[in-house]
Amino acid sequence: MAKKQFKTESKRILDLMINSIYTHREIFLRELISNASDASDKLYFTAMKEGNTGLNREDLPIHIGVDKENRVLTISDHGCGMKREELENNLGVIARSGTLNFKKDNDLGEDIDVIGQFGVGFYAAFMVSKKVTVQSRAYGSDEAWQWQSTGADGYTIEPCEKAENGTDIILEIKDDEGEEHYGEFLEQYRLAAIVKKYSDYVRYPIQMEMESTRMKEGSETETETVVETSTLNSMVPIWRRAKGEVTDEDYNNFYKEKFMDFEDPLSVVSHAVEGAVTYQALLFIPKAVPFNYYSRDFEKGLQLYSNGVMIMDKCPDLLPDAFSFVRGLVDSSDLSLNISRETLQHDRQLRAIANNVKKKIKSELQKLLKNDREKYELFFKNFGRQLKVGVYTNYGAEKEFLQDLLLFHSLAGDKLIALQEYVDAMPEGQKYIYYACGTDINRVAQLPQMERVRDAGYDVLCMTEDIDEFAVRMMRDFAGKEFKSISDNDLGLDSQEDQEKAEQQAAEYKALFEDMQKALEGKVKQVKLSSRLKSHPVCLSSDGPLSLEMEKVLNAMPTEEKVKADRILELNGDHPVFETLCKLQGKDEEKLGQYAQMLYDQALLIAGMEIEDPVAYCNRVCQLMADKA
Ligand SMILES: Nc1ncnc2c1ncn2[C@@H]1O[C@H](COP(=O)(O)OP(=O)(O)OP(=O)(O)O)[C@@H](O)[C@H]1O
Repeated sequence: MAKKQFKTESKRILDLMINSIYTHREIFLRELISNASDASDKLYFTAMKEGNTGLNREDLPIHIGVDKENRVLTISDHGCGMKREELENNLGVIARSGTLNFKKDNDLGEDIDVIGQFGVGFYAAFMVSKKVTVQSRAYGSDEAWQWQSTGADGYTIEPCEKAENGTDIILEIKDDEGEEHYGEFLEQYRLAAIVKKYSDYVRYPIQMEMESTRMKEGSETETETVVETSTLNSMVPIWRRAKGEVTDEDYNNFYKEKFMDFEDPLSVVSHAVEGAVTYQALLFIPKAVPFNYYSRDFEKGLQLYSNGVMIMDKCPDLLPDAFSFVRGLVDSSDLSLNISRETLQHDRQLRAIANNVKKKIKSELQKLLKNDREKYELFFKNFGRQLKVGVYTNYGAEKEFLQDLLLFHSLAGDKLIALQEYVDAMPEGQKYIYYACGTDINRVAQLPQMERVRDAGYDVLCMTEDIDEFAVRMMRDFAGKEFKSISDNDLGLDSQEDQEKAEQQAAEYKALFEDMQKALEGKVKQVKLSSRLKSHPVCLSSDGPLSLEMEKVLNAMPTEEKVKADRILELNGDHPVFETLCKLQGKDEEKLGQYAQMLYDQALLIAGMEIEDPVAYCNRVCQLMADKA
């Protein structure tokens, strides 16, 4: 029989199909099952139109047959089938979709959602097959036709025998060659897994004969191998079931199975939108941090379905980075899919969905914050860092959106509080939101700089994560109140009178400060009298945009260039040590220099920073002890 050539540019397209469009070979099965499902939908639709309402979807199973020995895989359906000219037109012309035409010609209604639209999916079969045979009998016809092709060199069409309407797609699987192991597509468990992955929600039962071993009846030792037809897909997606029908346990089980978590999720958000863009979303906030969450391997994203067929396992565009911990899926028939269905055209619909999803997650988190504080704190302990990173990145583009979700440790209340709660509790006259940074709460609480702010009756937010101060600086203010570090040069607590007094004292002790500064050349920018110390003799503060904490964080990064904050050594004028310094000034320059060094090192230690020369510091202390004894 004469071979017919594929029409038009089909040869080149076929070559492209086989070699370049898909990155995952396994999707050939998804494409063939989608076609079988479309064909079954068409039959179902036609039967209903003809008044045959007794037909059920269960009556139209899609069957996968495996003949391992002969390397043949068969996908059969009981759908509408194809007449001779349909075989010719639909399979002989690449990029012609009979399904799309069917959709255009018929008003399919809500219950029928066909998948095909490009007219290329079928050819994915050639990625894994040496030869493809299609035997089809159209619904209502009494003749059957066979289409056969080995790929780009064309196809044949001839009559064949087929008892019932529907289509068999018979694939002769390619031979294994070196690394290319096509035989995997003849393994029942592999095939079952592929069906589960991509076609779990196809609305017709997908069946296959599965072998299993069990105890022989009447025997306690002998086993037997049995072959049973099993349905591989669950058919009805949980997110399409009426909300009232699904229990919390159903959601929890679905989450654990689908996203491979041992624990129930912390929160479940299910929502459906109809309108300009129609979709369903089912989102989960995990209870525990995934083991690779804070590593480079972690990929964020939601699963994306189009009409029950999985298109992407992790669509990153559906989730902002700040919410990358969310697992779940979006199902929509409104998306512009790319031809391989592996990617999407970045379109308005997708952006609109992503935007809604983002708002939905935020409102769920706000609900938890308000109504279930314990749960929210657990969430924040695990993923709060990600929210802070979100505030900081992209030049703070998302800070307004995220800032009400942040929690910090309140020194006054000794618990986590939200920024709004801090602001609500501010006494009259407090201008700033005060914060202090350090490695742990206890250390922060004992910072000498703390005393004056606490005496004024103001609460201080203790920040112990490296990202904290960066996020705070990015926010700058909250509810109109500026953030202020307790180590900031100016705490904003001094009255006019205090300032005048400070200026007076600065003039009075000018010579002392100059001498000390000389001894600390290159280390501190300024030595001055402090207005924030009560019981401690010294502390360090910083001037300029870089704080000491930020210096620590930045210098801990593996970069060559190190940064240095402008340090100010502050002295407590009421402390006996200050008196000693005054006495030494002008009399024993050498000793004053030593003491200046010691005080600077002490201030560094209190700030949780390394001192340059610990041995020298120890020697100075020992010297002092020896002198005193
Ligand atoms: N099992 C089948 N039963 C009946 N018709 C089929 C079957 N498989 C394919 N067809 C017909 O062949 C056409 C081409 O199939 P193909 O998979 O290449 O494209 P499609 O499904 O229309 O679109 P897409 O590329 O988006 O999957 C289909 O539109 C359909 O008319």
